[in-house]
Amino acid sequence: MTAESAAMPADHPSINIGKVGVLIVNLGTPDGTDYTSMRRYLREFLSDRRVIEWSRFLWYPILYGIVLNTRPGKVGKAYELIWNKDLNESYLRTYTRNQSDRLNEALADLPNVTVDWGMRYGQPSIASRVEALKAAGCDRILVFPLYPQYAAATTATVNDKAFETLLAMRWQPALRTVPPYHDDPTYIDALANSVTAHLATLDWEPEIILTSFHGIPQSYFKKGDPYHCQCLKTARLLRERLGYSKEKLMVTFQSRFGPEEWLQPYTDKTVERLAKEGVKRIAIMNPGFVSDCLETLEEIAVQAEENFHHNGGEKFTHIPCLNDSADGMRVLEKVVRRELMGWV
Ligand SMILES: C=CC1=C(C)c2cc3[nH]c(cc4nc(cc5[nH]c(cc1n2)c(C)c5CCC(=O)O)C(CCC(=O)O)=C4C)c(C)c3C=C
Ligand SMILES: [Fe+2]
Ligand SMILES: [Fe+2]
Repeated sequence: MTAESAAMPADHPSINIGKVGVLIVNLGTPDGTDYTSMRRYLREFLSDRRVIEWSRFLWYPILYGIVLNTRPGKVGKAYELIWNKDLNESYLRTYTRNQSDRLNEALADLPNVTVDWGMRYGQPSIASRVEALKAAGCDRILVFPLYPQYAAATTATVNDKAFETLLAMRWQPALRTVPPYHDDPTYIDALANSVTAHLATLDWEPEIILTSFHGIPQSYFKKGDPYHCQCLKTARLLRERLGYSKEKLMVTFQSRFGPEEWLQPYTDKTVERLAKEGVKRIAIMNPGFVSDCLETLEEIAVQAEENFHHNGGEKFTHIPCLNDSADGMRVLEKVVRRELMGWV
């Protein structure tokens, strides 16, 4: 009970204030690999105007007529390959929850601060977590979209959803959002350490390392999305930090969706080209993904490896994302402490 509530008349609405919430948010994940769970997840995801910017008039017939009939089965099978069977959930969910728990421990010196986690699509929803933090007495909430590089399709849609939740509240918490941290030295150091540590476990040296970022359509870039520039800057800083040449550490973009042209060079085409040109040993890392997920564990660690071997490559390795590693947690903690300044 707060000092204010102690002095309140009995019929006064209860007041619970004075805490600060940190809500880390990742993209989302289906509840299961079955058709119904996959369809529900993809329907929410692909109905988001920040993700598919086409007119609804054109997009909905395609979404409901084709995509939601064919894709749930196909993508469900891919999820099955990378499902965390111990916990019956995707690794993206496992890592995000672990990150939240570990961040809570790391911020134990700030007793007024509570860390929670949510997903933009699927569960736990952003709305449910913002409401829970508010109910727990958080009158200030820091929303942290877990994307080092800003894209409207990822960062902005998380922020939109958080602010949308406030629309229904009489007494709104103050909301802050975390800016991109694509050039933060702690992040670059963590990436560099992950490369060095991973390569030290191998008895071979890659000729080339690809930094593979999730793509976006070219048209989004032309409309002013800073994502492409931020990816290139992350890669440049990492290259400088490792002392590699442009030929040794390349940038590519993966996970194309739909018929439009996306950011290039494409990861799959590059892997194929390198193998055909006689490159025998490559490593791929995904600096834009805070946690391993379908796009890293299946598209890269399974499909890209197959593609490389099929075209004549010999040695392939996937460098894991920072996940809930000590270095990865140091990055999240550093960003959160900086953005909480003035509130704690
Ligand atoms: C036009 C469609 C898409 C855009 C734009 C897009 C941008 C984008 N996505 C991520 C991160 C992730 N995407 C993930 C899966 C995924 N992405 C799309 C489509 C677009 N993404 C789809 C349809 C899917 C689902 C899988 C599939 O059907 O192929 C994931 C993985 C989620 C998981 O549960 O593992 C992540 C993470 C970024 C960073 C980004 C733009 C910068
Ligand atoms: Fe995506
Ligand atoms: Fe640029």
